[in-house]
Amino acid sequence: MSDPLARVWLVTLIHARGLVKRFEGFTAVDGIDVDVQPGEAFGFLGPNGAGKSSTMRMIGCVSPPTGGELRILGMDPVREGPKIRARLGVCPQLDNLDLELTVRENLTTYARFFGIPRKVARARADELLDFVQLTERADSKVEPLSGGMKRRLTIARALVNEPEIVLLDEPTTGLDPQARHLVWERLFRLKQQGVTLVLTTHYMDEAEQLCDRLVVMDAGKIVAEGSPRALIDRYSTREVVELRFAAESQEPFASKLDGIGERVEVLPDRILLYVEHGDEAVAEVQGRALSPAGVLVRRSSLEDVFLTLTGRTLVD
Ligand SMILES: Nc1ncnc2c1ncn2[C@@H]1O[C@H](COP(=O)(O)OP(=O)(O)OP(=O)(O)O)[C@@H](O)[C@H]1O
Repeated sequence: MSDPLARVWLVTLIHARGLVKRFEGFTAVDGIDVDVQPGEAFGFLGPNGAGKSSTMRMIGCVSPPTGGELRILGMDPVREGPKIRARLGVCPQLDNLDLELTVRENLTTYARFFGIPRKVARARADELLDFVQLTERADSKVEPLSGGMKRRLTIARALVNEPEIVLLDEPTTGLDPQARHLVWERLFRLKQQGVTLVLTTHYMDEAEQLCDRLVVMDAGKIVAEGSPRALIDRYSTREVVELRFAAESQEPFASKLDGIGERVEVLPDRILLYVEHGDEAVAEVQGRALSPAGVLVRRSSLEDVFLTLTGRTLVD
């Protein structure tokens, strides 16, 4: 190969340096660096408007970068978009299934775009329907399916071309807890099969469940990067005590908690105490004759990481 860096890019499936996306003067993605390795489940975690979808659309070769460098599977998404797309699976934020077609036809028709022969497409569709547990609905139309079923069908469709990388934009937004768990379980299986997953989410539990490594995004920038565990260890304490006081404002109680734990965070409806040992902290609170209406001791999560880094919660 003539390009000396091509070998590095072939190992690194997605390589971005100083990647920028601007819309008429507004910078949605503001110079981010990302490397995704084969077999990883990699996440972009951030609130609405952080720039996650804009980044995904650049990786999916449907939106050209405004600046910086981007290589997907060692190729340039602007010049080699079709070649890259043939090796990607894309599950967009909103299901865009064909309502005119049956569940199975949604897969077989999509397979034709990739030039997959009819017989192979049919066999693959049946395999994928089995994988996403929709075999019984194969001949039904799409419209009566539940939200979770539609999402699973969209995931199956993204797998029709046996992609090396699957891009999932907010894979479980809008689903109920049971449907979310089923999607997570299927994605976990894909990961076990060695498929590289790249997903966006504003759910910290989704990021913790699925991602080996993630970047935390806020206002177009990456504010932290690492495994969920490493991020929590670095930016938060072992435990968090949540206190709810029966009052219009939590603020007056915060000063009475001075010195307990490493940090106090006041939210509109509760106070968070960042501590190593929750039970000891609760005893200290009680020792100060404070009687909160609600007390919860829990482990730190990525939500706490986000709060520490930005002063805001992930989901308002
Ligand atoms: N085509 C566009 N034209 C103008 N502004 C845009 C366009 N697409 C996105 N934006 C803006 O860019 C910012 C980032 O949007 P983006 O959709 O990437 O965020 P996100 O993190 O994916 O959030 P969400 O979860 O809401 O999709 C937002 O302020 C959005 O309004």
